[in-house]
Amino acid sequence: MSQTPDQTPELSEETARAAAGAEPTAEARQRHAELSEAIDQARWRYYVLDQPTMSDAEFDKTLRELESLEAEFPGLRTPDSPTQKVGPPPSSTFAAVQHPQRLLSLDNAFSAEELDRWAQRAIRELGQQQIEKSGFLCELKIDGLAIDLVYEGGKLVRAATRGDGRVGEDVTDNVKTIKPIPQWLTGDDLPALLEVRGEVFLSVESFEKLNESLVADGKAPFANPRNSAAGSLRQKDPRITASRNLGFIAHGIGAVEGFEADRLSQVYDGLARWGLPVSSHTKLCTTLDEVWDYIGYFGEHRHSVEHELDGVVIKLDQRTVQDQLGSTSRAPRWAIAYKYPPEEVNTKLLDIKVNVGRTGRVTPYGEMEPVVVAGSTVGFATLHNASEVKRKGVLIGDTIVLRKAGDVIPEIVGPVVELRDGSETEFEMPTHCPACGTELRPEQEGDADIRCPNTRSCPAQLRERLFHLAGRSALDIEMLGGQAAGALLDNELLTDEGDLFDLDADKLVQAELFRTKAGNLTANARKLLDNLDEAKQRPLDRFLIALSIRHLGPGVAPDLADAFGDIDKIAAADVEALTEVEGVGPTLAQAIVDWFAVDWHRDIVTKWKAAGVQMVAEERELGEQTLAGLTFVVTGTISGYTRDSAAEAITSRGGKVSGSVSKKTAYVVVGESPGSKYDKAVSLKVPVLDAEGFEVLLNAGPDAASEVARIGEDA
Ligand SMILES: NC(=O)c1ccc[n+]([C@@H]2O[C@H](COP(=O)([O-])OP(=O)(O)OC[C@H]3O[C@@H](n4cnc5c(N)ncnc54)[C@H](O)[C@@H]3O)[C@@H](O)[C@H]2O)c1
Ligand SMILES: [Zn+2]
Repeated sequence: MSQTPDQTPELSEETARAAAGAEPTAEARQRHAELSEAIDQARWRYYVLDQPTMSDAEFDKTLRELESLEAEFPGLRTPDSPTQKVGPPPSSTFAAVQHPQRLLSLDNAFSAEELDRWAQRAIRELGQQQIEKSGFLCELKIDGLAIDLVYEGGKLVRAATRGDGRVGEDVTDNVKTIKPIPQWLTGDDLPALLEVRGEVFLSVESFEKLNESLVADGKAPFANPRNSAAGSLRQKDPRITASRNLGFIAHGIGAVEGFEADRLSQVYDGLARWGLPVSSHTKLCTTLDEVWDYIGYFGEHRHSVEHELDGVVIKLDQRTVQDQLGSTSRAPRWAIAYKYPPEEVNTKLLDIKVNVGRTGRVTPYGEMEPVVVAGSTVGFATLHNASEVKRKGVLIGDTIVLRKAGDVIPEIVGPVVELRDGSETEFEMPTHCPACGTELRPEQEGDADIRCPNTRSCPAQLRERLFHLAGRSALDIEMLGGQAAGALLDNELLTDEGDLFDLDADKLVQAELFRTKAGNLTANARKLLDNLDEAKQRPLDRFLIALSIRHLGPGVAPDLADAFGDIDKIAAADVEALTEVEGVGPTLAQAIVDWFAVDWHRDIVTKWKAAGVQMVAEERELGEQTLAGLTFVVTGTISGYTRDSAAEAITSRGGKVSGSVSKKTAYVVVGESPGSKYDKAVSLKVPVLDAEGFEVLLNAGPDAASEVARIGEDA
């Protein structure tokens, strides 16, 4: 039942060769001492103080270097080397307890080759068949701290941290406050003794809340959810632990009496039966290909899991196989942790600067020493606003923890307070706009954001608006990029975007960017003028987006354009009329009204019109099937249509034409002079359409059916 760790370290071929001779050089000894010292230090800070100063990636790299040094010079691999240890001895804050059975760490695989090497070694030792019969139990590697629970006769009698693997810290009182950990197991087949191993963790959400309140109380925030879980558990006062919303998942057992199971997966079934939380994400795989699928899947869905995870643990499921493979002094040979690329790294916060956005919002952002995180190089991260900077507690010059979770934008998590040397300085939000010098202020009292109120001519805002206006979803002006916008502003060719369509060759040639050496327009400048000409023809919805009206985006612009038809009607509409359009709420409606209430905004529209811009709604492209499911009776003639052309307009849109009116299906199109079918329709209360109604219907697009229903209500 038990796996006894032996003391034989795994020897690679290289190591074996090295073992044959090589005395460690003085240089190697020196490096070994440095690395060992660094690792011991890091482990102390990480496991005992819960305040690491190294990132996990750095730590792993350092440990790797030490391992390969020892592979080259096995004489350096003494029993007290950090490579042979699981962690530091327990701190004096808690009573020391001996674990019934040793707790081990896990070996890591950082690449496909390393994982494959692990599997091949097991296959070599026990044979393909036996490994396949065992299967690979794939689990998520929960990013928390290891805990050892001892149940006697179903009662929780002791809980301890991992410590150095043999002796841990007694945290029973604290663990008793963790809700998901049962103090009593339930069931009629409870083992006399059960040592449960598992992970205590904090969800990302709880972690963020906790850090927020720590900073608010003037305390140092935790670097990541793992450290915050450890810090929350390892409290002198269990009441603090109780307040931290810690989670728990079991992922193994140690000593046990009165329970037998052939497979680890069956052990988990037992634990679950007795009321211990086990992971719902565990999967038994037969082949390495399946293991890879599992790794790939959770690599992508890493952030939809209830806890943080830093990899996948692959375990051989059959317990006899586990016993046969045994363990090294540090880790079992029957399991391996495949690590995902780190999403958290440490870097230096060089400066905090501010950016002035399209709506004048002034946003601080961190400028950092560029680092690779989650596969891309990151040098900047937004800090949102001044109170966010305070909340995170970062100072300029700090070493900070930078996090980039998948596709999510990079985020500064917090400072590594221990690494401060006193030279760090506090960020001060500027009082005046860095772009135009205007005094900054919140738009409304109590807003967290402050803005540059010089909306019209602040070059930073104007530049952002030009960017936005030239974008694909707005006017799609390809040649109006950052450089061109800069040149237009620097040469004062625009007071605001109202002058955009008045740009011509004479104006552009004044800017160096648009001028050849011979003093002619460059090809790009000519293209810009062509772009502008084309842009004049864009439909109203695209212009609505281009105006930078707050809350007005591509989602609602087409509906607004359709409902009003041209820009003047929108400018004249009040909140009530605007909110009648689907998707337009009171906030957007008010923003539209406010926008048109500003003189220079209205001037933009006037100037654009004078330059030949139309700003009318696009003719709807009618889908083939818009009238599908509807039946029509055509009677008389409708102005602009003959019976035949009206029937054709209906059938070409998927509608049916019928000879008789019936209450259920017929929708009637009438001419100027009511006839018998018209009377019948009226008596049956079937919708009746006149020439105008017919047009509306044909142009109703996908909403034809509801349009008819609406007319039907009137009839
Ligand atoms: N930043 C630092 O200064 C620093 C210092 C020390 C350690 N560390 C980090 O801590 C980790 C090393 O610590 P470690 O020795 O605990 O090794 P580990 O975290 O790589 O793996 C072993 C641990 O994984 C945990 N685990 C989570 N899910 C599991 C599952 N499903 N099955 C089995 N075990 C599971 C167990 O608690 C086990 O003890 C590395 O990520 C390292 O970077 C960082
Ligand atoms: Zn400004």
